[in-house]
Amino acid sequence: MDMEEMSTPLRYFCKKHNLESFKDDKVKTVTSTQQNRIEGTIQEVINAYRQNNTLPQPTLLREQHYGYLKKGLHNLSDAYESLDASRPWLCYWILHSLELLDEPVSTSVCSDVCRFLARCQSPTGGFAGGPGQQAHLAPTYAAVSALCIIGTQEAYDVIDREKLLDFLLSVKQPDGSFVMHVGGEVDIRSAYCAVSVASLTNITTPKLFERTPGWIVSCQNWEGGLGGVPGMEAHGGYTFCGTAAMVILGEGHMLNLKSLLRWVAYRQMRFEGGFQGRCNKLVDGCYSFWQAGLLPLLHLALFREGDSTLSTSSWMFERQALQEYILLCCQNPDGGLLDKPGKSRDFYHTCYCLSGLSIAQHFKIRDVHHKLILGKEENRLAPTDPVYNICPEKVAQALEHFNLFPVPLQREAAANVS
Ligand SMILES: CC(C)=CCC/C(C)=C/CC/C(C)=C/COP(=O)(O)OP(=O)(O)O
Ligand SMILES: [Zn+2]
Repeated sequence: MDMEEMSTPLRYFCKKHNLESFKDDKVKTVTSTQQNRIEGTIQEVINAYRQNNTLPQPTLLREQHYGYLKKGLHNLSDAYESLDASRPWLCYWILHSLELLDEPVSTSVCSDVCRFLARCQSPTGGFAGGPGQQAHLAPTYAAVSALCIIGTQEAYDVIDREKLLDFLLSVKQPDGSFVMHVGGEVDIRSAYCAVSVASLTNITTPKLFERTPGWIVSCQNWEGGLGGVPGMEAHGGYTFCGTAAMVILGEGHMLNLKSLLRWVAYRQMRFEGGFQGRCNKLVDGCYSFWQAGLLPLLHLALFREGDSTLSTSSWMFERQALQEYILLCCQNPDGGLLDKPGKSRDFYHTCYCLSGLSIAQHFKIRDVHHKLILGKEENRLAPTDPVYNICPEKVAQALEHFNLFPVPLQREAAANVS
């Protein structure tokens, strides 16, 4: 491996494993033998960096990511008629990636996104994956988050908060859990989506989250992490959702925080530096947020509990090793980020690799900011709020805005909630 190859590790992977360029976004089928070899190469590249300190520091390909995201945002506005069921998610993934990169979005594009999301709002409250579809908690979370990132009066005005509360009450279950949509399945993602949007828009009522903390606690299993429903295998995505919801509800202490900490600490891969989603599975860039993002949440929960023994001066994960994995192994040289070498770029992985990189760079505890930027200062991203995964100023602005206008509580009395 020479200096040229080291400066663009992904090109080196392609060459070594005879994979075509990552330029096109075609999904590649990688055999398990090839995958094993790729795993070996990840270790080879990272070890070369760790052992040879004359090599250039890894660089965040800012301009390339910006180009990829900008194209995505414009394609989105050209294709608003599409029936794709994840369009509010695309808005959120792209807008959040851009705010992390500190890239402004024009007023006209912001307005286009607001008008499009307004069309995804259901007449019965909440947002659907596309215009005319059924309201669902996941696109509701994505749409509300995207609108809070935009943060204009036009964006806030899109959200019909009274109807949103009706929708949340309609998916609430007697045991405290939530179904994803009317007639749909229960899982812990729905609890997080509901808690996140209700708290951001200030529509939380005493009954809305009654028994929810107890139900979330029942998803924590013997491993220490949380599963999608009680009794299921612990997984980073679900563990993030449950823990973030508990922190928002002020009930983080109800979880077994020490076993949770132990579980997540062991999910950081010893050689790759990135995280796996669950025991015995492969590293994946998106867990840079779902798993590493748990550490700031644990700090928040422990701090509230007054436990100063665990809440010391470190994030309790290897912040530098995670940055090495993201910058060396997850960047497409033509922009966008990915799961691992051998996979294609996409907006989901771009958003969560960048969010994880931001978490690894910024460590704020009790107003003290410990910054650790691998490589040049230009690699620095904006900090993200670990609970909402939106930049903190936008969270503060939304809370301030919606706190000025409380939604009447009598709507809850009218709804049939047990
Ligand atoms: C807010 C919100 C809706 C959050 C979503 C959270 C999230 C990422 C959940 C993941 C669910 C899951 C079991 C993935 C496993 O996929 P896999 O088997 O392909 O991956 P693995 O091998 O890495 O486990
Ligand atoms: Zn992933």
